[in-house]
Amino acid sequence: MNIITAAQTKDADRHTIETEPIASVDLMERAANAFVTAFIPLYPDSNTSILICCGTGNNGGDGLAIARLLQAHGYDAITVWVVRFANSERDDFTANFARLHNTPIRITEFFPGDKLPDIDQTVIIDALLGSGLNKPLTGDWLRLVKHINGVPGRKVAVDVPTGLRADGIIPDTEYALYAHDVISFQRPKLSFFFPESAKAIERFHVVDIGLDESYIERLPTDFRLITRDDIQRIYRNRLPFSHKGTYGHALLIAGNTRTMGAALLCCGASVYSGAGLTSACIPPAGLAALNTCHPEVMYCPEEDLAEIWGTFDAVGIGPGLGQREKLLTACLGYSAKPMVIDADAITLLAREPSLMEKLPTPCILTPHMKEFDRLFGTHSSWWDRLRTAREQAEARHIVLVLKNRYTFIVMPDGSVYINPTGNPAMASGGMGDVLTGMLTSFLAQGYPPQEAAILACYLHGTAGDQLAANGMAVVPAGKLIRMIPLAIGNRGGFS
Ligand SMILES: NC(=O)C1=CN([C@@H]2O[C@H](COP(=O)(O)OP(=O)(O)OC[C@H]3O[C@@H](n4cnc5c(N)ncnc54)[C@H](O)[C@@H]3O)[C@@H](O)[C@H]2O)[C@@H](O)CC1
Ligand SMILES: Nc1ncnc2c1ncn2[C@@H]1O[C@H](COP(=O)(O)OP(=O)(O)O)[C@@H](O)[C@H]1O
Ligand SMILES: [K+]
Repeated sequence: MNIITAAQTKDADRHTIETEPIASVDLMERAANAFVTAFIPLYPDSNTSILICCGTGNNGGDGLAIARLLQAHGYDAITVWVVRFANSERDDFTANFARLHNTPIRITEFFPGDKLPDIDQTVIIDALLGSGLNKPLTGDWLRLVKHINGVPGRKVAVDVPTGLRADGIIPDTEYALYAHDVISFQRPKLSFFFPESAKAIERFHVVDIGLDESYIERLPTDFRLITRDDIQRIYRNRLPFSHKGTYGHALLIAGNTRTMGAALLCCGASVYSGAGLTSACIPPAGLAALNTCHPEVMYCPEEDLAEIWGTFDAVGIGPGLGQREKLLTACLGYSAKPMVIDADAITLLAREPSLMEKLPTPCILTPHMKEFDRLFGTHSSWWDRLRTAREQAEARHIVLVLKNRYTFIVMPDGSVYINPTGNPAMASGGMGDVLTGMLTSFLAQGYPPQEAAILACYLHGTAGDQLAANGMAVVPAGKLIRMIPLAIGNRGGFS
């Protein structure tokens, strides 16, 4: 699914108005209806007192239409504030302002410098500014948003929280309204996927307002959101006459005295993700544990690596490896194989940059933020970090899996796939080791690195999401492994 910029959304808006055709005020009505349909299940009590704060642009026009539609749905404790801090108004705002006069809804207007009354409503709908934001909030706008943020009611933003840019860098210095819920039109905005948006968004929902989808999908963009459709398209069913040889041999090089568990987790994840065979190159001290936890996994002694390297279809190296630089150097010297490089192996690359020149093709690097900055230098924002990731992936022809709440998968052509699955119950040690096992397993099964990365990240997250939905407030990595086959069986979706 394409993620588009605010400017492209305007373009899709204009295109839909011209070609459907539909009057822009009717499109606004459709957007407001979609908002209301999503809002009602979130706040079903029609006695809820609601304040709707509207600017005089199209976002404000949406707010006025939402006020009227909610009132028609029986919400009868609605107050509207119209904030006239700008000296112009949009036509669709004007039309909806006129329509509101036929309802019993109370409207109060505010002008620059006006004192702002106390807010005691339970829900505050933010329709002040949307994707039209083009500069930081200052003056009366800033005062108003701070006033709203200071009251205890739940805030629900229309399309985008006021003050948050829809795309591009999100400077720390820019103030925004904090929305418990954002109900966003047609597409999530690119900024929603950046950790910096946490100051403005608790959770977001996306509603279809009927813009021309085929037009949007043709718009040029470097950003795509992975959906379940992608998983269904990419995943290959296991065939009737297939056997273990059909699904490849994964080798995991991992583990050390204090971090043997990392090796066990990635080996287990490889087995449960479907590799025909999984071998572990671990310190011998881990053998008893390996055979107890995952008897399916074979052992490959370090001294045999050079000799049997040719028998593996993919290699994952790094989880719990420790500072074993010689081992990594040796592996990068053997014949090129699809490889996943994670954790301690990334730290070793950072320490010995010449090794970066020896990465095989294809190769997937899976840094979290700290590992990424160790490798490529510190970054002051995620936007900058992502720019570096795109440059590096292109220059080195590698896939960079930049792990986070929304993991960015950066492809060798510089395009970025955003993974929406996963949840905070998964924020515990060993989760990345599981991802490495999954990636290596899919590479061993013959998936190209781009597809392996999409499958592994999405299914890793859905397995965790399903466990969280079953009531697990914390999802340990070992538990998640057992869920992978079901996540695959359901092709990434549980209903
Ligand atoms: N295709 C879509 O997605 C649709 C979008 N609609 C709505 O239209 C909104 C965009 O509307 P507009 O383009 O009118 O813009 P907004 O309503 O977001 O903003 C109004 C105007 O405020 C000014 N402004 C921007 N930043 C400011 C700041 N920091 N301080 C003071 N003034 C500032 C700008 O000149 C801007 O045009 C969307 O967020 C959405 O709510 C809907 O009406 C229907 C269709
Ligand atoms: N809050 C969260 N939401 C979604 N995914 C998460 C969250 N916390 C962690 N994860 C996922 O768990 C993994 C953690 O990886 P990493 O930090 O390398 O863990 P470890 O080093 O302990 O194995 C990543 O794939 C990340 O996307
Ligand atoms: K808004």
